[in-house]
Amino acid sequence: MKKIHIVIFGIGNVGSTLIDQINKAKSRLRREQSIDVHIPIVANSRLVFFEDNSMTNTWECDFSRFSNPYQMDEIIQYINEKKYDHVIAVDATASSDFVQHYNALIQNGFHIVSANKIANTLALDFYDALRQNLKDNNKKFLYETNVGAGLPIIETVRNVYNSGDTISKIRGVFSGSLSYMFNKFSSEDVPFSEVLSKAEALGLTEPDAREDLSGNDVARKLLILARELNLKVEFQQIHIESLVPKQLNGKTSLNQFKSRIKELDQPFGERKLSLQKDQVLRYIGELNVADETLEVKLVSEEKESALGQLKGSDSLFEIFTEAYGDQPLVIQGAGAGKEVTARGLLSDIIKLSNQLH
Ligand SMILES: NC(=O)C1=CN([C@@H]2O[C@H](COP(=O)(O)OP(=O)(O)OC[C@H]3O[C@@H](n4cnc5c(N)ncnc54)[C@H](O)[C@@H]3O)[C@@H](O)[C@H]2O)C=CC1
Ligand SMILES: N[C@@H](CC=O)C(=O)O
Repeated sequence: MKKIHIVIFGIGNVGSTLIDQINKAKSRLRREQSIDVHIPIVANSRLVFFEDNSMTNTWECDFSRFSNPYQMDEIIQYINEKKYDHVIAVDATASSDFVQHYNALIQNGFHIVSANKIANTLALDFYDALRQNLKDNNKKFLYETNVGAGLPIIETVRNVYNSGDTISKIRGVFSGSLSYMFNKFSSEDVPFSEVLSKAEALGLTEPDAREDLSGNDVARKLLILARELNLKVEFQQIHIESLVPKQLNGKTSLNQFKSRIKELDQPFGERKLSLQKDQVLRYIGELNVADETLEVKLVSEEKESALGQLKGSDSLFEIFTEAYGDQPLVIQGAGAGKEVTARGLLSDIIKLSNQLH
């Protein structure tokens, strides 16, 4: 039996769903894969709970009663003292501060599984140094959920690339939340602010939905795929059409933005009015490999086209390669949501566990 200790950072939509999924999968994993998964530590942005304090309540109850403020050093020290064989830090935050701890975690024996896209989209210096650190310490970093949530996008792109096929273009609807919003907004008579609130309530958006609306989240996914193809590109090179009106941009606090989302209704209403009868709005990403251009924009699509027909929070990725010719390899399915994303993290945890000896 291989014992895997998992430290979970971030217990919002995705992190808390992951804990529930692990708890449900535990006995099957022991029985079928000889993997014994254990969660000794759970943390959010301010508080940590160590299992030694457990009163065997539900984890939520233990966390709310026995958690304390923490510094990362305490967590690292706790893990070091336990001398566990295999430890995985799961990053289910959207924090740019948290990724600054990755290198220390790796040097202290942690593998990393992450839903957070930040570490893979900082400057190339950071990106390359992280990979060197992983190599030097013989540690793994899995992040399939960075693109397409639970969909197997990164692995597929990597497999195609490693097989020697030439990828010329990747194009599609990369954002599950924006897919949901534009599907609903294009087909129903509802103000945009209402569909945005619904997407937030469903846990489809980033913690700050402006990360989706500004195009940053889609741009990050494009950049992650570009770097998988060994392109040395930086975030600043991406052409992004932001959908956040100037008066609601990053200089406004998140709470101010939330109280003013009705200001989105007019610009989006006008954009909808400009559509022809058989068109819908779609927010797309496009990576052209040969000329290394990355573009994120809102387009009008024919309802009957592949992108126009998308439903719910579906994402769609078209991967154009030499071998596939004019008909791209297509991957479609829910591109956001806590259940599918947590499943993707669990799948990475199991994949990683199977590689450990
Ligand atoms: N919701 C979705 O459909 C998908 C989400 N993701 C990614 O998953 C991550 C989490 O998303 P959600 O669960 O929806 O967000 P959320 O806002 O519901 O939860 C975020 C959690 O992170 C914690 N946190 C923030 N800073 C922290 C820090 N420095 N240390 C420890 N914990 C910290 C917060 O306290 C909170 O518990 C994000 O990076 C998002 O991009 C990826 C694919 C799909
Ligand atoms: N906010 C993101 C969540 C997954 O990365 C999206 O909408 O796609």
